[in-house]
Amino acid sequence: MTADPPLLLDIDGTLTRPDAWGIDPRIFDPLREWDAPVVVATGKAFPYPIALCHFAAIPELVVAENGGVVYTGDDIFVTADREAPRAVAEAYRAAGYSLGWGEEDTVNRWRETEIAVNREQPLEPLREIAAEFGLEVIDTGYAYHVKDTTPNKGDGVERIADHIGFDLADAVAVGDSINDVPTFRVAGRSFAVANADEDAKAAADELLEEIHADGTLSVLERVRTGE
Ligand SMILES: O=C(O)COP(=O)(O)O
Ligand SMILES: [Mg+2]
Repeated sequence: MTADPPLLLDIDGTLTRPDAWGIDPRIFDPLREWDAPVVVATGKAFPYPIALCHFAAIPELVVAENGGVVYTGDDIFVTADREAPRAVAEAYRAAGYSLGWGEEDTVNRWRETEIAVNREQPLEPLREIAAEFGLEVIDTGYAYHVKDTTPNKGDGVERIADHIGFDLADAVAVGDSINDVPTFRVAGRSFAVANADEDAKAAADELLEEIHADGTLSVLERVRTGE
């Protein structure tokens, strides 16, 4: 029997229900009982993973905004500038488009570095405008993210591992999309759920047969018993 490995977990597509939106409640107990650090690394704004950790009753070790915001449990790092993505959002709106989240836009309200755009909005003009500002657009399958090219989830988990003092070579990552590729690169062992996009599938060490949280739960079973 080996010790539990540190976990690097994505949210959307990875901790979610196979048949609907939202977190699969079966993940809460195994995560709370996990005997090693659990890092939540997401493209969502900072309050979302913090709330997830809070209500799961696990320490807040968080990479948010695809690496734009990192919380080691002691210090918060904001690793990219918010001005350029905001300027892209303004220019996109000025060109007659919308971010697609409604008037109050809780998706972007607390974002500190990137801007997220609803995938029902046109991608090409967004890419063009982002490029004019030197930014990239990544498609996670859940949103388009307008971001600085530098930060990524992998750098964020490295910062947390350094601070906590665990070895990423021992860590196990699970994810579903292109924004998880940098996490897969730094993790000792990486798994793509069966619903993963082509980038995540290509980057992962192993491809799971199960989708969403079913995949993650199967990984927890496997790595917990040291298989
Ligand atoms: O915010 C998104 O688009 C996807 O979020 P995730 O990184 O937790 O899957
Ligand atoms: Mg995801």
